[in-house]
Amino acid sequence: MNQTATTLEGRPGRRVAVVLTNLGGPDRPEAVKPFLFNLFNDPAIIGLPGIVRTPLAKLISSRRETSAQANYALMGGGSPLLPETQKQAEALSRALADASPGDDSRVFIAMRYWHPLTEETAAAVKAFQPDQIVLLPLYPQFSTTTTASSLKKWTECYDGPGETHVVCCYPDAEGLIEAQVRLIQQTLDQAQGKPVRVLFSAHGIPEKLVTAGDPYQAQVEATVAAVVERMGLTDWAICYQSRVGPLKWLGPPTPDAIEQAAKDGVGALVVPIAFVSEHIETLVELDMEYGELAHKVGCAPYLRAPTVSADPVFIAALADAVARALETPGTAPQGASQGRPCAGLKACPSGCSKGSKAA
Ligand SMILES: C=CC1=C(C)c2cc3[nH]c(cc4nc(cc5[nH]c(cc1n2)c(C)c5CCC(=O)O)C(CCC(=O)O)=C4C)c(C)c3C=C
Ligand SMILES: [Fe+2]
Ligand SMILES: [Fe+2]
Repeated sequence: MNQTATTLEGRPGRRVAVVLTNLGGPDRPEAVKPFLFNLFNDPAIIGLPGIVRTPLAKLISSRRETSAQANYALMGGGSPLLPETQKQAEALSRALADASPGDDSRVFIAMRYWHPLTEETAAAVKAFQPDQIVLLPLYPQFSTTTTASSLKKWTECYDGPGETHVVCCYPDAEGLIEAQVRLIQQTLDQAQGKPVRVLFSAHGIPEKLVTAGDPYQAQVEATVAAVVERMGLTDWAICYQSRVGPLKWLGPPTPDAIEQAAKDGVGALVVPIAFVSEHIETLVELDMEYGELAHKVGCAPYLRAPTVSADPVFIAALADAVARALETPGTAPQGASQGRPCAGLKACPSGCSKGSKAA
């Protein structure tokens, strides 16, 4: 163990690597196609054997390149996901230093489909020589398509030292809910008393994954239930955005929910309930595409709550998840594949680990 200082509690300080996992996004127009290829070549996204999946991923990434580039051009040519994640990493780093000044904690970012890619981050973490590693997904709700995919990639890439702890998910973490409630309330105030339906919009996934045990939908519902209860909301609905491909996805689709609100004579306040930072799915899809749709169908006012981003209360919840994860036994170095995906959770919703085979 590479001991650092002694903590206030008198235990030896630890070298802690906290690895924030996220999806990643292209940083420039030329990066769009390879980013899309990496995404569609992931067996967690397209569950076909490599011999079929890889040529398919090449085809889909070529076909989607131009339209995706046009969407990224609306945000200046690239995704803001990395700068947003860096802000969260810096805020978390400060929160961890405040909470455990005797530890040498460092926050790393491992992206799944674009730089800094997991393999690059695994090398940086190995160079840090941690004695504790906490894998912390920036996805409050667990899905095989996101968290499990990132954890599997980490396990394949990391061959350094450190006892590994995994935070699988935090769908009803106190700080997440508190920050969401405050941001929704502030946005609601902009409606100036006009009737609005709160539409909780989550990124969709294919329905067959849920049938196979992916706990994502149940966890999205758990987050929404906690917010609804806290706010005492009466007019609200859950919907799913960003459908890709021919399979049946979770529904109803967010555009249908916006049209329904218009038919019912109410406006909409869209809450990106499964995203914790701003990126193409919030800034382009929710604000621009669905904003235009709302205008066309007469859904007014059309409002969108900001994501929790680096909100101090949310960051405190992440710091708390790290502390809890460190309190529970981890797995031996290079043994993340044996890790219990629910370690570090205050309350693991039932069924949470069902879909975590890869974690
Ligand atoms: C809760 C988070 C996410 C889930 C679940 C998820 C599943 C999922 N995504 C695709 C396909 C695409 N996703 C894209 C962008 C994207 N997806 C997420 C999050 C989740 N994805 C984020 C944060 C982003 C934004 C990254 C950015 O660059 O800003 C894209 C690329 C953009 C586009 O063309 O829409 C694709 C494609 C699938 C197929 C899937 C589940 C099977
Ligand atoms: Fe996605
Ligand atoms: Fe869990």
